[in-house]
Amino acid sequence: MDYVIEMLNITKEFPGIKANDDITLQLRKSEIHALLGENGAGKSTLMSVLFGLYQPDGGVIKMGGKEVQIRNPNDATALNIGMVHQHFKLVEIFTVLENIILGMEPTKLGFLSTKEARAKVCALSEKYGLMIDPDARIEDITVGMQQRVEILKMLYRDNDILIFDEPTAVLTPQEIRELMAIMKSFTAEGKSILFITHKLQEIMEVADRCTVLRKGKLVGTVDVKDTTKEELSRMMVGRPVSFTVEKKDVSPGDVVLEVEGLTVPSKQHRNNAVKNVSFKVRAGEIVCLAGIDGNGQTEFSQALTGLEKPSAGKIRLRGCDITNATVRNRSKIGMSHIPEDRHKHGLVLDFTLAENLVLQRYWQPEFENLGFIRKDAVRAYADKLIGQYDIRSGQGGATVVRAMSGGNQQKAIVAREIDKDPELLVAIQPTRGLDVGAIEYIHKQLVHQRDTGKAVLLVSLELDEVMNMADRILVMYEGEIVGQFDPKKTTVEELGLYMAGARRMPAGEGAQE
Ligand SMILES: Nc1ncnc2c1ncn2[C@@H]1O[C@H](COP(=O)(O)OP(=O)(O)OP(=O)(O)O)[C@@H](O)[C@H]1O
Repeated sequence: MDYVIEMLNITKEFPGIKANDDITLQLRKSEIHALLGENGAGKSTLMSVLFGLYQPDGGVIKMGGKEVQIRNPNDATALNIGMVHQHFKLVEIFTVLENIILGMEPTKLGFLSTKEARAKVCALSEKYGLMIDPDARIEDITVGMQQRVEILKMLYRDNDILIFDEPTAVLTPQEIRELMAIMKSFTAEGKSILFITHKLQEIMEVADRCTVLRKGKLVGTVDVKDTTKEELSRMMVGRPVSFTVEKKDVSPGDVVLEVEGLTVPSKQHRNNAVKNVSFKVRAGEIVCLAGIDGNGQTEFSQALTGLEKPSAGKIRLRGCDITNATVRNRSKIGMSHIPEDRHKHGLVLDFTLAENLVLQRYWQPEFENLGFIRKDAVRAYADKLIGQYDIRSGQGGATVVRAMSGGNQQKAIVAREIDKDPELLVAIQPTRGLDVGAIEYIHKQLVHQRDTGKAVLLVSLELDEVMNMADRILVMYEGEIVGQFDPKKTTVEELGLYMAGARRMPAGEGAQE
């Protein structure tokens, strides 16, 4: 069998952890090869070795049967290997075109000459239906579009081995469908794809083969047509995983969160991003805010959690007006927040894991003595959460969070916010980037919160998650609540109509408890 690239017996160690331990992965021409594994299993590390970001401690890489050295991403580019990273590498204040040509700017007589580059970018965009505007600034375009810029960067460099590191984690369902079609059109043209994902459904839909890693080791490579979701998750986690959430009937108690007429201005345009939104969340229920990305959920969540100022309306937590309260005061009164952007709002990346786990409580007597932090208490507390939530990293609580895998960073935030024992848990996309085993655990934790009388507001783009978790669903469209549903009495199709704005509840009929 001819392979376009072979990674043979690759080993890569970081302090305290063998991230890749004797892994062999062979990529066939024109295949989509999925790479699956728990959070921290070593997928990103392996792909970073292939792209020249890390040097392996052992093993070889072969192309067309011959050993090659990939010392840096330039070597990778010269071998026509391209990568779309989990966290994009774009310059926000540059335009799309400037980002694409960055590092290989075409010049004539020493002057930048973008005419041909522009023509090539536009032709590629057109050919693959990417629909990008070369003159738009990165900071002004959606995450989905930013990803397309990353894809165009690879195409512009004529890459034919394409690495996608969790490309669908940040996309809407519609964008995911489009990306799958784009990936298929690439392989139809002879390109080969390595595709990291946690979503087994995506693997079943587009991948030809799948390699599974567990704790840095190779479990095996299977033909997707001969396997099932259940088998893949068992290979990955080492035990069967349940995809449905068991919950008792809901019995809501007192109102915990009350939002009244909340209006939040938009940063992008002159309209308000959130318009006169009112609803309540009671103790013992999970309310899901569903909607297509970009319909005001982000702005709403930021106003609710104190990251943005609303221009009108009130927010009450257990009857206490917190509309203008600081983030710390909201936390003290009983709000926990799992934020949408884990790097910007969830973690201090250069602090250790233990420090991040006490970010909301280091001033409490348990962790503080005469103005000094009680490091032993912080360590003991961190060890407890690390064990309980299975947060994996090289050096336990002493690991700098920046060096942790994306999924384990997410687990750290979830652990911190849930363990605070809040009255209200605001969870924005809490399972983004998590493996199926971790998702199962987090879902159980959210249900447990609800069963112990906490109010949970879950903002999610994943309809399966919404249908599984919610006791009540609110649909947000263009900054308004346009529908309220009992998940047992609705369907994904009906929700879709409201999410797309094709239907809405009569004006004046706000979301009720
Ligand atoms: N630069 C680094 N320094 C130290 N440790 C690292 C570094 N990069 C990764 N690691 C460790 O190596 C292990 C594998 O991480 P990696 O990011 O490859 O996992 P992953 O399978 O991609 O996980 P996820 O699904 O969560 O993204 C993790 O335990 C991580 O903490």
